[in-house]
Amino acid sequence: MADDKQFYSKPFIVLCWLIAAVGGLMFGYDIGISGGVTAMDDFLLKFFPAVYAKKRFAREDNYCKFDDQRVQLFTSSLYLAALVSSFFASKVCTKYGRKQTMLVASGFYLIGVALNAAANNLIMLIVGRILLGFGVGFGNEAVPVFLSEIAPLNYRGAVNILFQLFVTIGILCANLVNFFVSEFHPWGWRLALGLAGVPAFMLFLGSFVIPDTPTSLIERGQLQNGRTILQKIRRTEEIDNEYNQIVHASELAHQVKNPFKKLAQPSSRPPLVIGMLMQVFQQFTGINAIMFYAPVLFQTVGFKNDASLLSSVIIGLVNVFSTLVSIKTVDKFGRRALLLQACCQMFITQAVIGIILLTDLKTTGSLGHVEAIVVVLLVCLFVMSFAWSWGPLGWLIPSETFPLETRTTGFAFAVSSNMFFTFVIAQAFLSMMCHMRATIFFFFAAWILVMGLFVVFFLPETKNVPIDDMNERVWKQHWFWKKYMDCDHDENGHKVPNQVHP
Ligand SMILES: OC[C@H]1O[C@](O)(CO)[C@@H](O)[C@@H]1O
Repeated sequence: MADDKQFYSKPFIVLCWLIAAVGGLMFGYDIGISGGVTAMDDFLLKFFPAVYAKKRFAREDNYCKFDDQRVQLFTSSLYLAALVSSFFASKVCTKYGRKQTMLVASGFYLIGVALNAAANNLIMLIVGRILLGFGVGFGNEAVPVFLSEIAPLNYRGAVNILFQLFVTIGILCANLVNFFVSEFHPWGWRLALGLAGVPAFMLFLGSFVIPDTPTSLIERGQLQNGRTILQKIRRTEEIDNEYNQIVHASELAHQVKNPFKKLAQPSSRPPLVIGMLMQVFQQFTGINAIMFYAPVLFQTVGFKNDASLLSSVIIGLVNVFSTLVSIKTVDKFGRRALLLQACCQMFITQAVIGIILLTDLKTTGSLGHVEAIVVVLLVCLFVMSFAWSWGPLGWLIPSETFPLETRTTGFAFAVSSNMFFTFVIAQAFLSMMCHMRATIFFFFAAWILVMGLFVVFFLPETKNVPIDDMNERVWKQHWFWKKYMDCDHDENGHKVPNQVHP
């Protein structure tokens, strides 16, 4: 029996998961903070005086109060930056490892936060936000892959979902901060933006403490080191099976010189299409219309400033606790069951919110007390179902379906799809609400129907399937995806086995 001291202790292993998941906290905080900050008068007065004036005097049109492209640019510039940087991040992640990629992310975060908190003009504000976006691009690429690779096989799903759990905690912290600092005039918004420095610094320090994943070490030729870390994190010397699997996967990965080419081959289509669509659909649930603009949304339907911030804190709490449900259930009920149940709940809630706003706001111009409470309750029910389904599984499924040779590059496509559509919704939502009015909720409901059908017909169950067996056990058995397997070709059009693409 080996000396126990040579292994990492259990608390240290859990600490490593949590340190990595702080990347999610940063992302969530950035998501949650912008809606509250753009609802603060001091902030609007300093950077967007015209919008401030519109907000004060244009009471007659509830839907269009905050429709201003520049305010939306503040929120959405981060996502464009993240979109572009995730491809650079995938290269860094393969070449220098997951740990170094997280360190780079924390560096971007720290500089971005400093610029934002000290901003004296719009340029500083937007440049800071773009740097935060680079941080998100690097962090969101490295963290889910790190968690999936470092987690023991039997609770990989739960460990991976720590990322999304921390996203939701970040959003909640941001909502709480917004609620309290809105009283501090005129610099409350600086505090709100500056407090993002806390998780950024935690990630920075943590990046020195955690080991890299055995997969990444082995892939980068550090076989002995990879083996030792594997023994330490599994707390046993009997790791030969897993070690050999990783070495085999890494040999296959080395045969692939150009992961983009490999991704263009038919056999990569199932994970690529599914990985990207999971993220696209996640955004088309309308979740970020709620998350970014919850305070604005509640003001729009007639809540006072404090009440609307408080309602978003409640939504934040629902989001966190419902994500815990998915950690408990994802490996028991499976991915499909969670996604389909949520589609039903989300469809009904979006549609009913649309009906209430359509009928009530049209006749009275603002919501009655009871209707307003019902809307908040419906929003909570909507967020609840999102949080145990499309939220975490949007990250989990892409992280478990790509083979090692295309993992970081394929995952970058998934991350950037998320960022692109987060950007689109952030940029377009206020204008859409202004033009489509309450019908926007029917727009999202229609998408939810489409994604439900997609799950029924095209999403195979991946619960309890080892990553390296996806091709055999999932794709080759699926009525639709099987036709893409075993028909890869080289540059001369000759058929090649689907693993090898020099
Ligand atoms: O919890 C909600 C949040 O989760 C995400 O979907 C990321 O998975 C964000 O886009 C959203 O704001």
